[in-house]
Amino acid sequence: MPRFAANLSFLFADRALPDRIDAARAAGFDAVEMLFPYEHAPETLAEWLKAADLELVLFNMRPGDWAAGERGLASFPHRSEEFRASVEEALRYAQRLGTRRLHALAGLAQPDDARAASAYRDALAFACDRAGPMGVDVLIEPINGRDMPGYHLASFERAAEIIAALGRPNLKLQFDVYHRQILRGDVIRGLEELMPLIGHVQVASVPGRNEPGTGELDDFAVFAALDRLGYAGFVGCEYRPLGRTEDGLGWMDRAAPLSRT
Ligand SMILES: O=C(O)C(=O)[C@@H](O)CO
Ligand SMILES: [Mg+2]
Repeated sequence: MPRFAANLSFLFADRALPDRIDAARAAGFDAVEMLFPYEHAPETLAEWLKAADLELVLFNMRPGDWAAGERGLASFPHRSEEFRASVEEALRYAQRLGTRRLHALAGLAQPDDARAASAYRDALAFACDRAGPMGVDVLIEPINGRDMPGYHLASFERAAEIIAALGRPNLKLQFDVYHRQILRGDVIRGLEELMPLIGHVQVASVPGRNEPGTGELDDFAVFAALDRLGYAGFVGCEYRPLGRTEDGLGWMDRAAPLSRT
């Protein structure tokens, strides 16, 4: 079964970050991911993670003003300096924390806006060229318009086209099963077709975005497909627990009965 990473922006969210880290380890995770690490110095985060023997496998570059509704910078031609600074900052964190995957949020711009599309490609090329020599992948994630109305990258086909067009080996697809099911369905066929492009997978039930196994999809069949396809990366648990996180982790025993100690 795949290796699961607890998303610390979603799971154990009723406590402070150091306690979330400890809770993830106590729950049997070896790896974690988060949306944004920037409230804490990378040295502090590194200490907390080391003490819990956890790997931070993914986080996002700064998205602009998240609280004000911004959802990324990469598709705004007039904010390319800010985007580039966010790449450098994320790489500093990644180097200190040993993180090999960074998600670049596209921002809220119409998918058919040609200037936004061109800025997005330029931004991704810059990020990949900076990250490549450091052994870091840059990820792009199609996000459904119900959760994020107006998001620039809302199509798996378009993500695949961008990855092909840019020709950067470290530009990869973040395949979030939840967004895929809402945007497109056909999840297992999507994994089969897109596997060579996939750098990270995330999971949550549909439509509630809760624990795997609580929605319309057979998430366990999806995990089995990842195994069958030889997926060697992580599956981020990016879901909103229905109750206390610990009380809802029974799905992990069903998914990977031998992996929790
Ligand atoms: O919303 C998601 O899905 C994510 O993976 C986030 O990183 C986007 O902010
Ligand atoms: Mg996601």
